[in-house]
Amino acid sequence: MSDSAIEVSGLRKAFGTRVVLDGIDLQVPAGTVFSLLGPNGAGKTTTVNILTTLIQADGGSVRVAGRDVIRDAKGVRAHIGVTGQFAAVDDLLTGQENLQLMVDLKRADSAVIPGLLERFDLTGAARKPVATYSGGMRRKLDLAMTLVGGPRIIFLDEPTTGLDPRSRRTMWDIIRDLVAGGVTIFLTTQYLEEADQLADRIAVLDQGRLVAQGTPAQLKRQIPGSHVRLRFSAAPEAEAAAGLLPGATRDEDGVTLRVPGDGGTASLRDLLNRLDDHGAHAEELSVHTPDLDDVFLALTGREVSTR
Ligand SMILES: Nc1ncnc2c1ncn2[C@@H]1O[C@H](COP(=O)(O)OP(=O)(O)OP(=O)(O)O)[C@@H](O)[C@H]1O
Repeated sequence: MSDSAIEVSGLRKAFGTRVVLDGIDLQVPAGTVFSLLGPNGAGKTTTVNILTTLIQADGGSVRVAGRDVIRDAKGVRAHIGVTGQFAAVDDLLTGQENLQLMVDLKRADSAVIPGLLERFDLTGAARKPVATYSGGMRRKLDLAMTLVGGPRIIFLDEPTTGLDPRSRRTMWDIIRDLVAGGVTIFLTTQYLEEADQLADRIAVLDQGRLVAQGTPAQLKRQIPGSHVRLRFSAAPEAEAAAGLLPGATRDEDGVTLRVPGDGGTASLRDLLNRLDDHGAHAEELSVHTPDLDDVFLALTGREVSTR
């Protein structure tokens, strides 16, 4: 496999007259987590469906695991795992039987089952019907089933939607473990915190186009709201420093300055040099960046959905 686990260029898809993807380019390096964010209906699931060979694009090229999704759909399928928004487990079967079904389907070795049950903390519930499982247990079983056959690229479409915070954190730990083992994760989520926690890179999809791409930190720096806070020992020092720093405003306490900036190292160095040049010394410095909710709102003009 090349260094890119997923390479997409000029991807287009319309349903009738509705253009859902209008020229998408993205690259996911192997062994990283890529998160696709977007408002409801932005086209996230459509993208996942194309990348996982479930539906065909109208234009553009998509390579997954070094293979073209149209010319070698079978080859792509052999290298990927997919966990959808709705757990694909069979309620009437036990956890163990569900896993066995997947082992048979993928012609894998049943010997992997105990290890998977153990890893997902499902050993105790293995012989109980899935109908008795909690939402978190079902998701874990679903992901365990996805891992049968050892896929190197895993698509997780909103894997923690509807889970309680504890189960969500368990899922995050499992995802981090997978990545530590070299697996590539393509994640769609409606939880910005989830993308912030897990993703190496994030892309924001809106009205068929990617409106931003970058690391979580880069995205946060792109929008207004980033600032540096400087605390001085006394009000006169703060006032003197405010005169040196364009746009600086003083907090009510009189000793803290808020200086707008992009939060990057270059502007920070510039700020510190200015203070140094005038012999001004701050007692404390902190960099504040907006969170991903702010980014999402600024880029798409919409609040994050909370279905
Ligand atoms: N098979 C289809 N036929 C017609 N329209 C479709 C079809 N599948 C999706 N769409 C439309 O394409 C748009 C994108 O849908 P998609 O499910 O990809 O969005 P999404 O970003 O995954 O949204 P959500 O967060 O709600 O799952 C929506 O307007 C949807 O109604």
